[in-house]
Amino acid sequence: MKTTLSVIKADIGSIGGHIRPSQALLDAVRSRIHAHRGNHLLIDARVSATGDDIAILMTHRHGVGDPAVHKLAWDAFRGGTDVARRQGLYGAGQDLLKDAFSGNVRGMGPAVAEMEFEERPAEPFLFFAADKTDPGAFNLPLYLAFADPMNTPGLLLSPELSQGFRFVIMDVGHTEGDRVIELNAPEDMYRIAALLRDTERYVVESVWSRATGEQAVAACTTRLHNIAGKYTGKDDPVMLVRVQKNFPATGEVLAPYAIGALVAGGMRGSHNMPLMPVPQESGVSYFDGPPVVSCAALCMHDGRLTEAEDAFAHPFWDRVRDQVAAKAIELRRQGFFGAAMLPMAELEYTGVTAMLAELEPRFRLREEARPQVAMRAG
Ligand SMILES: O=C(COP(=O)(O)O)[C@@H](O)[C@H](O)[C@H](O)COP(=O)(O)O
Repeated sequence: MKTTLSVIKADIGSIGGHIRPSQALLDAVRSRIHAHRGNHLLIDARVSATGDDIAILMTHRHGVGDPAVHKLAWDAFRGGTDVARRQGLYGAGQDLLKDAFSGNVRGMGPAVAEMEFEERPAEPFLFFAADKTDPGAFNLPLYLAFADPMNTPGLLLSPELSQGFRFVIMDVGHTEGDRVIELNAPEDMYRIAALLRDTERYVVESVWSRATGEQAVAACTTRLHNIAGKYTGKDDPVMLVRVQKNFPATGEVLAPYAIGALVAGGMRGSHNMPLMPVPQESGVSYFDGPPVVSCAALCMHDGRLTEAEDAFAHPFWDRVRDQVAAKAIELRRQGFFGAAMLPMAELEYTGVTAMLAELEPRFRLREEARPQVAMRAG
């Protein structure tokens, strides 16, 4: 019998700005979801926060995109939004972009990652949640974990892993809508790299073992401004990664987060900032960031979840956090100049564009301008 792992995440209100949800809000969502654990809909569930986002992790038998499971999460977020409004939280209901539920939360604001599979006798997996960044933040860690033996020795040492992985990559910037391409590592490594280097255009949707055909990764690809048509908060992605045996080991999947790679996000969703691995339930702070990622490591059996190990709470990551903080401060020293701020097309607020539009008529061609300068000089 197959089990489905679903994670649905939304930002529905925060204390003190876009920092973290209140305890009352988290409790409200949690109690609504926990009431369904073990009933006909859910086998198990776990509710957590990262930055100002609340994520609902659920196990069930209803497959990917199930309307009843999605509605349960939607209703929990709607109920939570009432609490957020009563408490005067900032951005109450921010990610709930549609009024009426229409069968699936995809395209309605919340981020989703789901996969359905036959459980292995032991089923270890990782649940990642990131805040103040977008789905491209997972491009480099996934490339390193599933395609690069410099990061993942298993690609050399394990006969199953050395058969490689299939990447399903989504083009989220195409004018006619989202489209996907499938590429195989290692043969297509340069092609995979050529796409994934462009983190705002191409993002990993899923990764599959070529040895067994099993799905290893399900990642969220939602771009909120593609839905709302304007900035309504960064896309703050979630991701599920199955680990060990025919998949990379937990440590191989976690290792790339020690880089503190620069990702799109931070203040007003419009900067390049290093990604900081943090314990779950961490808020954000410096410059509305830095962008953060948490990871809960769990096992499950017949859909029932163990307690979670908070992977980035280990003391090792304190050192990484210090380095990421130093990198963030260093980058912020150049303010809005050059690589510190995102390119024009990726800016999440329209102020600069409006300013440039207003200046446009005041530009004169150099040839036209020259005589006036000359006249003033004479
Ligand atoms: O990126 C941000 C919020 O992202 P989020 O909603 O948490 O995904 C923040 O930096 C805000 O853009 C910033 O605090 C300004 O917020 P507003 O005053 O425009 O709401």
